[in-house]
Amino acid sequence: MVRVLVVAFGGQYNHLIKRSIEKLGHEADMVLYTMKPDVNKYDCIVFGGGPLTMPKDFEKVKWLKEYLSLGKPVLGICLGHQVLALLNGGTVGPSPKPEYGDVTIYVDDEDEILRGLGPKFLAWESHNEEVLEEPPNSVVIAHSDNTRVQALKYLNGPFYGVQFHPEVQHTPKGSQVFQNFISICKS
Ligand SMILES: NC(=O)CC[C@H](N)C(=O)O
Repeated sequence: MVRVLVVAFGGQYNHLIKRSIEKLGHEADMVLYTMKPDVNKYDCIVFGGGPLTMPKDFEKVKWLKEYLSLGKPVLGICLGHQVLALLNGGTVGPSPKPEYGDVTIYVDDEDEILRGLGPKFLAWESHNEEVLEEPPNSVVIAHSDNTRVQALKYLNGPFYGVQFHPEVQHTPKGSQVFQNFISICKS
C-alpha cells in the first residue's frame, strides 16, 4: 500500500484527490499547506488546486521547495502544477484563454503519468492562470487548444504536473492518472 500526502491549497476538489487515491486501495492524508506537514511517513506527495494566484502568492508556498530534494514522487494538479513549475524555475501568469469546463487534452508523449490516456481524452478544467514557460528541466507531454502546457514531466526528479483536474468525475479517465502515479510511487 502506498501512503500519499495530499497538500491542500483550499481548492474545492482537494478532498476528491484523497478519495481517488483511497478508491484505488491506498492511503491518503490531506493537510493544508499552511500547516507545513511532515512528509517523512509518506511515499509520495500531491499538490492540489486552490484559489491562490500565481505568481502573486508564490512567497506563501515557496517553502514547498524543501519537499523536492527528498526524491519522493510529486504530482501537481492545477494550482499545484503551477506551484511545481515555479519551484523549478518556470513562468506562470494569466492564461491568454482561461478554461472552465470540459476540454479535450491531446497527449504529446504518453509518458508514465499519462499512460493509457492517449491520443486524446476529455478533462475538466478550472483555471485563470497557467504555466507560460515550462521549467528548463521539464518536457510538455500534453496540450489543449487553449493551453500549451497541460501536462509536464520533469527530468530532475519523479515530478509531474497536470493543469486539468483528474480527481473529478467530469474527467472520465482521471483515475488512470492516479493509478499511474501510484505505480510511480511504488517503483
Ligand atoms: N483550480 C485551481 O487550482 C485554480 C488555480 C489558479 N488559481 C488558477 O486560476 O489558475
